[in-house]
Amino acid sequence: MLGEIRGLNEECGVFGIWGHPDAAQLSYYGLHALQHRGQEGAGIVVTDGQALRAVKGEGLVNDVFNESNLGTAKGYGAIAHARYTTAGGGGIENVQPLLFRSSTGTLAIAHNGNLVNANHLKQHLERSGSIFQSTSDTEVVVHLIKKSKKPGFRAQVKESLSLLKGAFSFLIITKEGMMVARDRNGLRPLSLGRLGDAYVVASETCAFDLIGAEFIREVEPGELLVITDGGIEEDRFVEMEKRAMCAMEYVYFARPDSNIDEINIHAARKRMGKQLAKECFGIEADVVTGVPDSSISAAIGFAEESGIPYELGLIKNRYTGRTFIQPTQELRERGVKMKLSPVVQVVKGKRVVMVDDSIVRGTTSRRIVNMLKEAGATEVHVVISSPPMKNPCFYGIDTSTSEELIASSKSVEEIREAIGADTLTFLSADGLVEATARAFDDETRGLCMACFTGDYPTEIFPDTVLPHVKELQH
Ligand SMILES: O=P(O)(O)OC[C@H]1O[C@H](OP(=O)(O)OP(=O)(O)O)[C@H](O)[C@@H]1O
Ligand SMILES: NC(=O)CC[C@H](N)C(=O)O
Ligand code: SF4
Ligand SMILES: [Mg+2]
Repeated sequence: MLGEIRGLNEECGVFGIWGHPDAAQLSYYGLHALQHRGQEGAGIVVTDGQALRAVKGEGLVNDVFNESNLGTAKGYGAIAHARYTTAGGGGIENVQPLLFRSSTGTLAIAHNGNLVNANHLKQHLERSGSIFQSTSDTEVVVHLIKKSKKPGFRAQVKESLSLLKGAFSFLIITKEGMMVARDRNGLRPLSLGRLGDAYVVASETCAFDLIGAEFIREVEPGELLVITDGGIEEDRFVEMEKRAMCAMEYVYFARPDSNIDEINIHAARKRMGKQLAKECFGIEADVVTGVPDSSISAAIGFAEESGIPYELGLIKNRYTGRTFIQPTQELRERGVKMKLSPVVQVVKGKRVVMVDDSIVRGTTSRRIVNMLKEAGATEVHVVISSPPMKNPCFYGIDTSTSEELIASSKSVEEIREAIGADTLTFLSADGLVEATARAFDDETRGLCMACFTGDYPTEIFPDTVLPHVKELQH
């Protein structure tokens, strides 16, 4: 398996546009803005009203698209995807959008999230004759649509979506239009916008900013939007259930310039840092530093609240990118060194507060503490802008198995010892909820906090196996 040296892997980005003559080119820009959500594969499916054409491949957006393949992708409707695998492994057959041709019509689908009952549905579908082209969980939806006995395409899609459990932000495109759907808990982000007369949808609003589109609203949990040349129709396939927006989008995944439910990610992270400073009792230090890029916002907030000056104590090598090597623990450790370096003049002889957004296996924190101490820091106080991550995620994020999550078996004091920090403080769960400005008592604003609390917002099927665990089993 090819892999990246990363502690926490992201979870796909989707982009769609209907009603613009440069649909494929704008999708390409949209995917650039969403590149941080998935680096394993990228694709665009475009339609001119006559046919659907796909351009896709493994790797980064810039590796997959070029003047020649984008130049031939003409049309006024397109859906696009940047992938990080959560189900079914890598390989070109799983790169999205997935395109299906049949005598009754051609469609393509793009998915952010992970279906927890995909294996269950797949067994059922295979028993009744379905043959799957990919090993992706996403393909299940298309077979459900094809098998539906409901009259009309929209009714078939609605019935199929209502059978799914787990996380999904889906885009479906046909020659006639684009459908947009979000799971009943709204686990993954999805926004609707406008660019002139065209409608656009994207996992994150930063994609709208890049193409100059205007944000209209979030796609609601349980909602199905049908966008055609005639305009937009608002429908739903289920009622919204308890809202459970992924808390880790605010902590780590989303880009700081994106807004989710009109809450800016940078501002939320800053509040996490401020809250963390309030929860840290009696730390005396000379400088605060963040781990670029993801914890900079939280570190700024921490510095502001504590009055300890913010400094550039660590710099990131921007060119490390993907490393095509086995993601063994040993290589992950070396990877942290390739990615980050201490600024000796800043940390030498100083008591340093090091702010990071999360601890998964503990590799990053341990390496950075060591690096800062080698660079002459006299004390290193590690503060983390999320609670201890004790449980795996089944909704589209590779947060490892429970055994690999350091906080699942170790206490805070044991983790502190393992990473070699002088003190270690995690943000409290209540502090995180407060910082995101999403009140739990409001049913429409709740968060998923399952990786911290173990309280999963959906049923978890016994055969929901994390992808990398499956690969290890083979
Ligand atoms: O405890 P660990 O297993 O090391 O994982 C935790 C780290 O993983 C993430 O960073 P990552 O290195 O994935 O990428 P980033 O550069 O986007 O922060 C996160 O920001 C933490 O720094
Ligand atoms: N990370 C994601 O959202 C991935 C989407 C889909 N489950 C896949 O495996 O490709
Ligand atoms: S379990 Fe954690 S990472 Fe997964 S959706 Fe919930 S909050 Fe997000
Ligand atoms: Mg990091």
